[in-house]
Amino acid sequence: MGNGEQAEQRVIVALDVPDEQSAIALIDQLPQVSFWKVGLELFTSTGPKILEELKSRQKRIFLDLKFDDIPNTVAGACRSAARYGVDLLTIHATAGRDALKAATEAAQEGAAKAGVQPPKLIAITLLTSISARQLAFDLKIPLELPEYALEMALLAQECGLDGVVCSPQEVAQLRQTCENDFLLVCPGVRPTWADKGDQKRSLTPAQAIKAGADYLVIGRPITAAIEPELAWKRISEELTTVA
Ligand SMILES: O=C(O)c1cc(=O)[nH]c(=O)n1[C@@H]1O[C@H](COP(=O)(O)O)[C@@H](O)[C@H]1O
Repeated sequence: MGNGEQAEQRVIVALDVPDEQSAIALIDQLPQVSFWKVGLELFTSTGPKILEELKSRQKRIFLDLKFDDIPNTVAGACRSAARYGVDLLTIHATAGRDALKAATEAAQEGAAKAGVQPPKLIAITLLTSISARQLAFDLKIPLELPEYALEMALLAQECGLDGVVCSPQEVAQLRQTCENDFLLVCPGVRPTWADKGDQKRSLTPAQAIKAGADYLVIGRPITAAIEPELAWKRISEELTTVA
């Protein structure tokens, strides 16, 4: 996955909208988008129905439910989610070694039982909305932020996960250290013309791809734009400079 694809196909658009109707309106408004992310807001609202809508349009799906619980519970959640036949699925690295291993096995089992391809299971290293200051003062983590993100990525790799979600600011370091086929998925991506909002560790789409990201996750710069098609076009054009 990732590097062999055209730059535009490496953008996953976050469908962070409240209901099925708004989601379908956006999917149909942006037919060039081949990869969509369904996250907590939309999945809580619609349940798996939205996944069927995306599949009927031959879209790839990142089901981002960020599981974080005890091993037995995350394993059950991954087993259930894998049955939907999605492409990517998330868990927090902070769930810990036992939970990450159990989740990996359960995702394989769930997919095999349903007769679908298993999802690539990827771990959140550190949310892109957390700054170095918050990591130290609020979360009381005594490591430098890049070192913490790397430790979480190495833990995920050791536990057999397919990759991680990381900020574009850490992706170059992770690309150097992790195995070549380890997926690096970067949210917190902001073109120069977009608001940062709650994202703390961003880079532009071109910078993130150059730094080694396999996929970019972009939401509001496209979905909250007055003209989402234009925002998508500008991002695609920016990415042709690094293709
Ligand atoms: O797992 C994610 O996708 C994720 C992890 C993370 O660390 N930061 C992060 O922003 N995300 C998601 O990526 C998307 C970013 O959206 P925008 O900030 O609107 O571009 C949202 O759907 C977030 O849930």
